Amino acid sequence: MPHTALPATAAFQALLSHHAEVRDRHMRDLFAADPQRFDNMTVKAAGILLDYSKNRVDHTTLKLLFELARERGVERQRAAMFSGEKINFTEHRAVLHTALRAPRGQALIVDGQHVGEDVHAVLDRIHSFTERVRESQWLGLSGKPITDIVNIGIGGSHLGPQMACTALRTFAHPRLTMHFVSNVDGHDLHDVLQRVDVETTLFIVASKTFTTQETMMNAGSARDWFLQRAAAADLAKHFVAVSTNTEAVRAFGIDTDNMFPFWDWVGGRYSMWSSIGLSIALAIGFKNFSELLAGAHAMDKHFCEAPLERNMPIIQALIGIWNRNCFNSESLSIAPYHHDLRHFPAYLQQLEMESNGKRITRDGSAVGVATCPFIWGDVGTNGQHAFFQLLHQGTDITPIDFIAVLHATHDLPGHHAVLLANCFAQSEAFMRGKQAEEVRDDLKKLGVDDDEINFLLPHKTFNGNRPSNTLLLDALTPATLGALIALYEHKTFVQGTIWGINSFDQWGVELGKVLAKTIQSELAGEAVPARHDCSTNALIALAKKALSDTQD
Ligand SMILES: O=P(O)(O)OC[C@H]1O[C@H](O)[C@H](O)[C@@H](O)[C@@H]1O
Repeated sequence: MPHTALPATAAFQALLSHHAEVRDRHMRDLFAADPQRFDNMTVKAAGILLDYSKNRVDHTTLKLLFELARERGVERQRAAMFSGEKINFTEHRAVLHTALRAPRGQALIVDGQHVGEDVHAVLDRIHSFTERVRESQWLGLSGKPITDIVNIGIGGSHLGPQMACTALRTFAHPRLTMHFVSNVDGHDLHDVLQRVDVETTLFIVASKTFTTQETMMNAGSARDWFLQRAAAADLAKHFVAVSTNTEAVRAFGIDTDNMFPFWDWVGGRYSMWSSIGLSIALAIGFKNFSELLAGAHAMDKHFCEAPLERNMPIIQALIGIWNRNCFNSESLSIAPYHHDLRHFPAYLQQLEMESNGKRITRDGSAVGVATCPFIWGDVGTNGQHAFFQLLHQGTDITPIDFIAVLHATHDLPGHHAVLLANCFAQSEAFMRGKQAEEVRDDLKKLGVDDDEINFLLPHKTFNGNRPSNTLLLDALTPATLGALIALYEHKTFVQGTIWGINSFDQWGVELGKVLAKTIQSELAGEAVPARHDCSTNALIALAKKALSDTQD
């Protein structure tokens, strides 16, 4: 069936016409006109409240956005994803990360395999292994309990585990220190190896393919480091693998009894719910890991069952489409006001940008509109003192997702109220701005003379009308974190569906990998090859010299 590009649809055209009419309205006026705007533009699900009232939308905008979702077949695609249809159409794969967090007993057969049974069989293995490590029954080479866990993986085999272990550190086992090595830059692994003891360290080699250059190099160096200090027979006590590639795990020298499998219908950036989450289950315990899965499942249920008009991932996705495709916002800033969520923006970068950084639709034609915005950000309040100036008064309008947590887990007096005050003040300031008259009044009260006031006025005026969402969690727990991540997964899926792209492949990552292999062999060889452009040739020559000087 030929695919209709977004610009050719009636719903998108209607949205553009509406945008032309309302684009200059100020949110201050929208708030003034509707005292119930907060009640009308909030939705709650799975322990999360989304306040989307500080966006440049009204009821007509929302109505048109919901029509767009319907016309683009979001409900049909959602059913296709959950039922295991091969919606990853370039790789001919099902997309079933939601099955990883479904309760036991779910009947779902894909390619003759009973997916639910497979998932729970692996979860049972993760359960017993993590208990043994945590209860000091799994011992290292000299009979001591494990104290340090090193997760070696990159991309989806790194970002989710690291983000979740950091976010849930207050639930972590006190004896276990988690380390994450991802970069092929030897400084990363070297730093960790200096801090761990061979007798009490467990390495998890996490790679869906078990061929990723960075991970295999780091895993090989970690194994060499281990074998310089211990016997080969001890390797099985200290190295486990998480992968879909049994042969490669065996070839690496890891006992396949110590391998935790998953399946090709789990995309790398959607894999923290699978055995890629082994490090999370080790850190926080299987019960908490199960709550993380249950929180994600609660969001899945909401996504499947709530009407579009009350459906949090769909609303969040549509607001994003409005900002991206009507207001041309090129980026989305993520501002978690919780220090333990500091890796969340990086996690979302892979989730959204690798999923929706695409320009070709299902039938091979150009998408015709802008797709995924750049995702970036940092924790509040730190970002306020770094890049918020640009967000307030720069020439681009960047929507922001504020993420705040009502209850803190520390008992330092005062801090949490100040943190939340800053979060709410920022979204208020982005919405309201500060008008020239308010600036003038303030300066007058300070006794500033009229000439100086007129000089300062344009600099101190904020137009405001800058959109943001606020996501409020009651507390940062395994369940709410699970729901938050699933929310963004589904938001990403809905946007991909509206754009008509495949959110589940990542061909764009390949070219750099292939070229790196060529240059790697040139760096190792004798002559400097002259077949690149002059810049690349010269850089290779400089690196070759430096590398040979280091070896001398
Ligand atoms: O888990 P692995 O097979 O080692 O893959 C790690 C990463 O590799 C590539 O960069 C892919 O684009 C990512 O989606 C993936 O998460």
